[in-house]
Amino acid sequence: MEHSMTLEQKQRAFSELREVKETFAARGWFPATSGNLSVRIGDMSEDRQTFAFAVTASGKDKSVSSPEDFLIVDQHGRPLETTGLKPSAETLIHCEIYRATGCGAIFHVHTVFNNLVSELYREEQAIPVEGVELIKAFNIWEEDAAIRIPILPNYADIPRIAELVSEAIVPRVPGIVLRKHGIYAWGANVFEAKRHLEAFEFLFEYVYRWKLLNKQG
Ligand SMILES: CSC[C@@H](O)[C@@H](O)C(=O)COP(=O)(O)O
Ligand SMILES: [Zn+2]
Repeated sequence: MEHSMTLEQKQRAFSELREVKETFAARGWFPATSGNLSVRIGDMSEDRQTFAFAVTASGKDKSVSSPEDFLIVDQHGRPLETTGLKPSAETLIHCEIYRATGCGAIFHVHTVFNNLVSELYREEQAIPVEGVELIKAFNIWEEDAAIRIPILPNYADIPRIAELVSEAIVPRVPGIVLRKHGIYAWGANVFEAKRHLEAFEFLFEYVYRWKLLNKQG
């Protein structure tokens, strides 16, 4: 399968990412240049081994907009066009999530709440959430649904994290947390990935505050 894409597809991907980037930046979800975003361009090959996606350039101040914010990479995270830009240092994690899930967009943010809960539940290696309405944002409709959001170790060597991703993913839970680092949330498209990320962040704050309330009692 060739990596063919039209200018229109590329521009649409960049403009979708730009909009999400501005929205999340306004919430303070990219402190100190942290975070990265990607959206897939076109279809994947049937075996999911060939695909392309637009991703944020590494190390940029993500609260500022510039013509050099995004670039296109292939399924190995290699730039598909000649550019001086470097793809996100965590691009390999995006590659693995696309391969494992076939999703269309992936958003990664560092927040105090996702860091806190990743540490609170480090031993369980998953964050348990039960019966909270926002679980429905993941298209899980049963009453009192219980989910466990996987926590992976935050190795400095990104390929070491990437190789754990496919095993860790729980099919109905569209996110994984890296310990004391941040969350990766994904969805079929930008709209769904954003809904999922917002739900995770709500749930993390809930879990943290509930734990604290119980301790004080
Ligand atoms: C500067 S702290 C954050 C980084 O180490 C990393 O975790 C991150 O999310 C952003 O890296 P980036 O290469 O800009 O995509
Ligand atoms: Zn990160």
